[in-house]
Amino acid sequence: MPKKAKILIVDDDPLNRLVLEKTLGQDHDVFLVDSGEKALTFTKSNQVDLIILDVVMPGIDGYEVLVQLKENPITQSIPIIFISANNSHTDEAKGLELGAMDYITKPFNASIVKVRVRNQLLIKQKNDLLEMLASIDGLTEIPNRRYLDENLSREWRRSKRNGSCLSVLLMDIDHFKRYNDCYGHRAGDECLKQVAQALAAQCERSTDFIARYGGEEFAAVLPDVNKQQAQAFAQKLRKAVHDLNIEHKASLNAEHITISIGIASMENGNASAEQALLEQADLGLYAAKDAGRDQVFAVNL
Ligand SMILES: Nc1nc2c(ncn2[C@@H]2O[C@H](COP(=O)(O)OP(=O)(O)OP(=O)(O)O)[C@@H](O)[C@H]2O)c(=O)[nH]1
Repeated sequence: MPKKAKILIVDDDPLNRLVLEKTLGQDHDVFLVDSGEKALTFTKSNQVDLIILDVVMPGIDGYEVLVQLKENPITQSIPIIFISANNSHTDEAKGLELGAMDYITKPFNASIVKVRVRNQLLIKQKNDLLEMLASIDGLTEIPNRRYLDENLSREWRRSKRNGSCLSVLLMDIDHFKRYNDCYGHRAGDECLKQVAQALAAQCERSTDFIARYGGEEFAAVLPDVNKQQAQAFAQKLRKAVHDLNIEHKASLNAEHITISIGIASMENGNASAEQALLEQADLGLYAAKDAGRDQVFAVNL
């Protein structure tokens, strides 16, 4: 059964809330709040797919709620439908200009509300799919560089704010040029795919991720992980690639595919920018290559 969409209804009038709940509750999971303040609090800790928002309410009005939701990267892409007794063209234009996806006037017709909600949910589904496709590397099917840049930046800011640890790993397949030269570019592609999948499969926490950094390089972002824990995780990644046991008879350091890994860990906010973490991890990677490859090297920040 497809998952039900989560819809938040924000209206200070209890009767309107009741009618909207009856109208939408059969097909969707409906949540009700009676003020703009409660809507902002609710969306901080709950993921919702669509918001139906009254305009005129005591406290902060619907327009202001919308502005605040659009300012927050976590809530900015939630579609919002205004529902209001203000039925002038000026009000409708203002709501749409602020970024609402639709504007319904009260008194409303239940069937029309249902259809308009369904339309917005379909658009949201398509947008989410496009967003997901734009973040996935076509060859290896793991997150791409774009995803890495966006999410590393967010995690760096979060760790800096909370004073928590953040570790970044950069890894590179050893003597991969020789692999391509020996087995051909198509076999090289297949090898990249297998290595990427094996690396990604080691991420057990939902906050960790591994992305293709470019060519035969990968990056891991590990929030709340210190240097020691990052070293243990890197050894696990190295072993996962060993265990694939992909023959590499042209390698100069082993008879199968291996990876080298550089680690940089931010502890107590001691990295000036997310870029610094990547640069330090890159230095670690060079050191691991220099030390003979198939190694892990952690750099002190
Ligand atoms: N098949 C395939 N090869 C790629 C892809 N992207 C990059 N490469 C190859 O990866 C190789 C990287 O070579 P180098 O940077 O010299 O590194 P290396 O041979 O792995 O040597 P070390 O890193 O020093 O161990 C090049 O031959 C690239 O053509 C890809 O998508 N598919």
